[in-house]
Formats: sequence, structure tokens, C-alpha cells
Amino acid sequence: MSRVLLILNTGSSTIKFALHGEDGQARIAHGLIDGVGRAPRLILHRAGEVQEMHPDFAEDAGTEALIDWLLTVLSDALGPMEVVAAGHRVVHGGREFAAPTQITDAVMAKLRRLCPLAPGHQPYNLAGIEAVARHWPGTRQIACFDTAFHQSRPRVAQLYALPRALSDEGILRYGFHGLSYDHIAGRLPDVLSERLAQGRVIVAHLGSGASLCALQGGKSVETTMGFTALDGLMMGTRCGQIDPGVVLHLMREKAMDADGLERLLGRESGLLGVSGISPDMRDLLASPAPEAAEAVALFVHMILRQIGALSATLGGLDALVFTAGIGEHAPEIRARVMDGLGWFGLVPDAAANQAQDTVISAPESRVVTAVIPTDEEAVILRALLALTP
Ligand SMILES: Nc1ncnc2c1ncn2[C@@H]1O[C@H](COP(=O)(O)OP(=O)(O)O)[C@@H](O)[C@H]1O
Ligand SMILES: CC(=O)OP(=O)(O)O
Ligand SMILES: [Mg+2]
Repeated sequence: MSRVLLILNTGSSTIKFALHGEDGQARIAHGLIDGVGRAPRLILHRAGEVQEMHPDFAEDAGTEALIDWLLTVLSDALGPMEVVAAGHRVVHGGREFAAPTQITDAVMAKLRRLCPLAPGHQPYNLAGIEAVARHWPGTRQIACFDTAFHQSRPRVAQLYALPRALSDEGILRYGFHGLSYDHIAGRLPDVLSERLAQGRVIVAHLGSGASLCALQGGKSVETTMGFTALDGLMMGTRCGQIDPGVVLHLMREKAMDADGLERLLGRESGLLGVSGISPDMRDLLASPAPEAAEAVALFVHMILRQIGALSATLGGLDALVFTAGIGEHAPEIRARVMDGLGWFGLVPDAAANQAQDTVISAPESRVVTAVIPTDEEAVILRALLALTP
């Protein structure tokens, strides 16, 4: 029986995973389930081969059922194996969890209490932990938090202008995608230079959830998400920054309750809501519909607005990095963002951008611009090994 380490990263549209040998060295298998909630398919990479599989249950099967299916498929495909330890992405760590933490019943109870703050993620992150415990009882498990990386921000970047008592209670701007930003911050010295890595950098994590992080000295100083992952940029199905007056209006004039608002703002808005076609950037870029074009234009507009805001916080900008599904794979979106930053001295290298090169700005550009693939699983693996007794 092989003894392995399992990494699970449950996002809003994907479940990513990696299996490593017990010492964390060799990656035995990795891949993802994408199209969660729409048309899920599993892409499994192992031994240089890629396999695509589809679950034989309903297409709109919940994330919990897909995680269970994934663990069964992995056990079947790889032969008898024992997961000796598992590391999980957990998006919300609240104020308490500022570092990777070993799962206990008490920790799970605290993490469960944070589910209302990340309804599209936290329940599924915890479902992953429970599924592993069912499949391999007694396995050591750790949680790595999206929020932790942002604890380095100054207090003013964490506050809302709300009465002090509410801030004291934890109604704060937490920020998310921290595992991704942690990975990118670690890659900057190699990809750019030590000098740029220590400078004023904005990382644009553009996936199905999307946010920006302003880094200085490799640490988070500001980010676009807040108390929940609804804030900031426009996303696949989330509205991003919105006047809270809209929420009050919908409650009063349309009698919407919290569940209805959560569905509207979290699952029916963003690229899907504005286009009326799809939450997936690939579909919108391929569509001739004017509504698709408008959704894409708004996506870019909101990114530019927030890059302006974060650059002001940094007092300038030395480098811009694109990452995650859209950031890594959509040259058209990167080109439109770069074109909007000409006033800032950003000079794109159109050919390098189309060719998917790493550096996509011209040598004379004042803002060095790069594409760096994210790897949240690598950050979780590192934490898992560091916490291994
Ligand atoms: N080739 C591509 N062109 C444009 N967009 C893409 C491409 N590949 C993936 N995407 C976008 O990336 C999104 C998924 O990003 P990812 O970071 O993997 O998601 P998650 O938020 O689930 O972690 C998809 O919804 C899709 O919009
Ligand atoms: C926090 C968040 O939005 O994550 P994802 O992009 O994986 O949905
Ligand atoms: Mg993600």
C-alpha cells in the first residue's frame, strides 16, 4: 500500500488536487474537477498521461458529492493507498487563524462558525476535510487559510468606516486568495528580480473568483476583497464592489431576504449576470453577443479602477503580475488591462503577451508586467511538510 500526502483546493468553480509521496518530493498525480455545479469533469494527470473522466451522477451534483467521487476515483486509479496526511485550502480563517493549523474537533467547530462569511467556499472546504476523514479515518489534516497572508496589512487597510464596536467584533476587511499571493510573492525574485520583488507590485488573481493584492516588500499591504469574497472586482458570478444602498433598496422595494440577496450577489451576478450567457470568460470571449462584450468591458473597467486605487496606496507601481485562470490564459483581457495603463508608463509587448511569455511588457516599460502561474497546492504542501512532526 502506497503512503501519500493529499492536497485539496476547493475553489468556486474547481476542485484542484495533488498527491505526493510521503516525503513530499515526487508528485504522483494532480489535476482538477472543473465545471463544478454545471458540467463537471475530472482531469487527472499522472505518469505523464492525462485522463478525462465524468461522474455518472447528475451534472449539477454538489461539491460534496464530487469530492467523494474524486477520492474514490483516486483510490481506484492509483491502487491501494493510505493518505498519511492531508492539507486543505480553507478560505476563511477569521481573526484567529493566521497560520496553517492542524485540524481538531475544536478547530472544525470554529471554522464552521465562519461558513456564513464565505458561503460559496467554506462549507465545501470543510466538506473536503470531512470526506478525507471518512475515507482515511485518523489521518492528520491541516488547514491553510486564504485570509492569513493579508494579516500583514496595516490596520487602516483592515477597517471599515463603521462604528468601532463592530470592528472590535470582527467586522473587518479580511481579504482572500492569500495562498495564491503567497506563492506569487515567493516567485517574484526568480521571475523578475530581487529589487522588483521588494518593490511596489500589484498581483491580479483573475479566476472564477478574482481579486487584486498590493505587495510591498513581498507582503500584502492592501487587497480588493473584504469581509467576504464578494467585494472588489467583478467575478464569474459575483458582483464585486457595490453601493450598500443597492442592497437596502432590494430589501425594501423587492422584499429580498438574506438568502435571496446571497444568491443574487454571489451566484447570479458578475460575468454571468451582466452577459446573461455564462460565468466563464472563455464563453464570453467567443460570443458575438453585445451583452457578452459589455460584461467583458465591465470586468476590465473594474480591474482598472481598482489598480488605480491600489497603486495610490502603494505610492506608485513597479510591477504588475497576472495569475489564475483568466490571468494566465486570456491574452485579450491582459492586453486590455495593459492598454488602460499606458498613462502609468506601462508599455505592453503585444507579441510576448500573445505568445504567453512570462514578461509581457516592453523593455522600456516603467511597469514591468508578467504572467506567473499560481500554485496554491504548492503552498499547502509546504505548510503540510513544515507541520510534520
Ligand atoms: N483559456 C482561457 N481563456 C479565458 N478564460 C479562461 C481560460 N481558461 C480558464 N479561464 C477562466 O478561468 C476561470 C477559472 O479560473 P481558476 O483560477 O482555475 O478558478 P477557481 O476560482 O475555481 O480557482 C474559468 O471560469 C474561466 O473563466
Ligand atoms: C476566495 C475565492 O474567491 O476563491 P475562488 O477564486 O477559488 O472562488
Ligand atoms: Mg481559485
